[in-house]
Amino acid sequence: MPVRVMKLLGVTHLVATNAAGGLNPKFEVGDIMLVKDHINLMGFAGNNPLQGPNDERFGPRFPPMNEAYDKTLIREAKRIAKELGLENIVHEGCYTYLGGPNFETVAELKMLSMLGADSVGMSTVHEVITGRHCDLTVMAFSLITNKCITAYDSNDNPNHEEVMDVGKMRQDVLKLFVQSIVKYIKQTEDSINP
Ligand SMILES: O=P(O)(O)O[C@@H]1C[C@H](O)[C@@H](CO)O1
Ligand SMILES: Nc1nc2[nH]cnc2c(=O)[nH]1
Repeated sequence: MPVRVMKLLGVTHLVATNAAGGLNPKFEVGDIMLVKDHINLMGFAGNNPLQGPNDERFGPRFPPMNEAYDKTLIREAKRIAKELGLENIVHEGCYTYLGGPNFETVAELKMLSMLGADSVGMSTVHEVITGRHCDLTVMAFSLITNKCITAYDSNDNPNHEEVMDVGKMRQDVLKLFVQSIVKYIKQTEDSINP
């Protein structure tokens, strides 16, 4: 619903962010993952934000989702990351989510890894689907706040405090990153519609 309100207010771009567990073993805590695709696991279970009668004022009944994440914005976000000296912590990958609020079991994470997910969270996909349905240009990124635990002999536990702490630790960098992306979008829009 907020996404559609944004659309009605004239918003053209959606930059979605989330805190997520890093499933890709190359990701470190504090890294940023630009989302290039998602797996709508909740959609597999029949939970989709576009369920119910379609409101044609917003978009078509059967919208494509193969190009949900704007390639130009991903490319520019990488360029910006380089300019800001963040290239070593910025990656690209596939996001998936479960409904939460519990963190995942080891078996669930092993399955998600086999499916091709690089980060796991509890949000974003519904907003992205709703945004693409009403033709917003979308980008998203995950802040990797913890490493997903895929071994039974690990003594670590994911916890919300760690998620919040890593978010705070990275807040200045993330603010700068988002500001730079928004600045790029504004400049591009201004050059199209002076
Ligand atoms: O950014 P989101 O809201 O997806 O963050 C995830 C989901 C929970 O709010 C939190 C759990 O620690 O991380
Ligand atoms: N589902 C899920 N959400 C998260 N948010 C931050 N870390 C995680 C995680 O490991 N799993």
